[in-house]
Parts: sequence; structure tokens; C-alpha cells
Amino acid sequence: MTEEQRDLLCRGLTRLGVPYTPEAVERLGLYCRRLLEKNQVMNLTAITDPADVMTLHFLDSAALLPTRALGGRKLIDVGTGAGFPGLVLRILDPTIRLTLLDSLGKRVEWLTELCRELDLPDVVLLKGRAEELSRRKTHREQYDVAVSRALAAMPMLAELCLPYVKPGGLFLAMKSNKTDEEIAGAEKIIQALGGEKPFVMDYLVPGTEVYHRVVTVFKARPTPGSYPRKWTKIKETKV
Ligand SMILES: C[S@@+](CC[C@H](N)C(=O)[O-])C[C@H]1O[C@@H](n2cnc3c(N)ncnc32)[C@H](O)[C@@H]1O
Repeated sequence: MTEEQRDLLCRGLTRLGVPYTPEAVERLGLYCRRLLEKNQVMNLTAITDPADVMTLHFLDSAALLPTRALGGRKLIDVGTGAGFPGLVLRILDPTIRLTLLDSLGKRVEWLTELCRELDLPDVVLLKGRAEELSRRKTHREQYDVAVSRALAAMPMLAELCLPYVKPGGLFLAMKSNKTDEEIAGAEKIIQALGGEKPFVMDYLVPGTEVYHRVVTVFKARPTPGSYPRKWTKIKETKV
């Protein structure tokens, strides 16, 4: 990582109010390098400039840390892709007990290799479809927090994520700030899945002029056994 990139990252973390150690910054530097190297041969991200990785991937992911009590929590990142936001959260807060889930075997294999190289042996990696794995006892309502970014529109996303969350836990969806309609359209299904009315908070991604949003759903009740439905049904959900 160049001095400039390190500066961009550290200033952004400070602006977000996220504490960091030199080890965490080193790990993020290596993560960025491996991501861009692998991206030459495997589709991991549309972002190819290291400075944009610092802001639009790392700082955007880190924006979940200051406002939410994630420390010590069991957290699942659903549809993690190249590890966003989950792996960034775990690097910056080593007390998070992290599971990364994705349906694409090649991405999960790459993440497994990356976690080995970053010396993060406690990160659990799962290959499978979100709507199938949440039916297993070992995953259903076993997590304090489910997070997800850029996986699906809010009504579908809620059905993919809320079944993982224990009653009393949280579902955090990372969205663009132009999602009022899809969030309003998800209220009914969120309630059916055991969640309360979503709470929306917009933030500026440090080092950019981009506003993103965190949608927080508190899970008040268990998810009925009829959810999640099969993918063919889920995707018919109107936005
Ligand atoms: C657009 S990418 C977003 C990746 C990452 N969260 C990010 O923000 O950069 C969506 C990811 O979700 C995965 N995915 C899509 N449908 C899924 C499902 N039903 N269950 C699990 N993963 C899924 C895809 O393989 C892909 O890696």
C-alpha cells in the first residue's frame, strides 16, 4: 500500500470514529493487493483503483462499526462476494465472530486462501445458497447479527437474512440512499419474518461524495417455519 493509500484509509477510519491498529492497516493493505491481483483472472469487483478499494470497499464496510454494537457478536455476512463488508469488520474488530457465506464456490475458495494468508483462522466460510442454509439447525437463528451488501432488493434480502438472526438480534442491510421505495415495500415481509419496522441511517463514505445507507432491522420474534421460501418464490416478491 502506498503512503497515499494508507493516509486515505487512516484518515477515513478516524473520520468514521473507528479505532485501528497498525496490524489491521497492514492486513487491509494485503487484502487490497490480493483482491486486485485475483480480480485479473476472476470476477471479484468492478473497482480496480486501489484508492477506490480503500474508500468504496474498506471505508464503506467500516462505516457499520461505530454506530452498531458488533463487538463480541456472532455475525454472518450473507452474499459476501470478495468479503464485503464482513471481512473488513473482522479485521478492524478482532472480537467479531465472523461467518462469510456465498453461493459461489470459487469466491469462497479464494476467501479461504485469503483468510489463511491474513492469519484469521477463526473466520468460518460457508459455500451455499442463503435460502437453503438458513433451514439447517446449525445456522437458523444462530447469529446475533446478519449483514449484507449488494445482494438483492430489500424484500428479498430480508427473507435471505432474517432467518439467520436470533430474536433480539439485528439485520443490517447496506444500501444506496435511493432505496426509500424498496424499504417501504419490504415492511410487510419483514414483519412476517419476525422483524420490526426498519430504521434508516445515511452516511457519507469518507474520501468520496457518495452517500450510502444502513438499514437496521431489530428481530423481535422467531421467523415462522414457512420462511424462507424457495428461491423461485422469493424472487417473485414485489419491490
Ligand atoms: C453483487 S455481489 C456483492 C458482494 C459483496 N457483498 C459486496 O458488497 O461487494 C453478490 C454476491 O452474492 C452471492 N449470492 C447471490 N445469490 C446468493 C444466494 N442466494 N445465497 C448466497 N449467496 C448469493 C453472489 O455469488 C455474489 O458473490
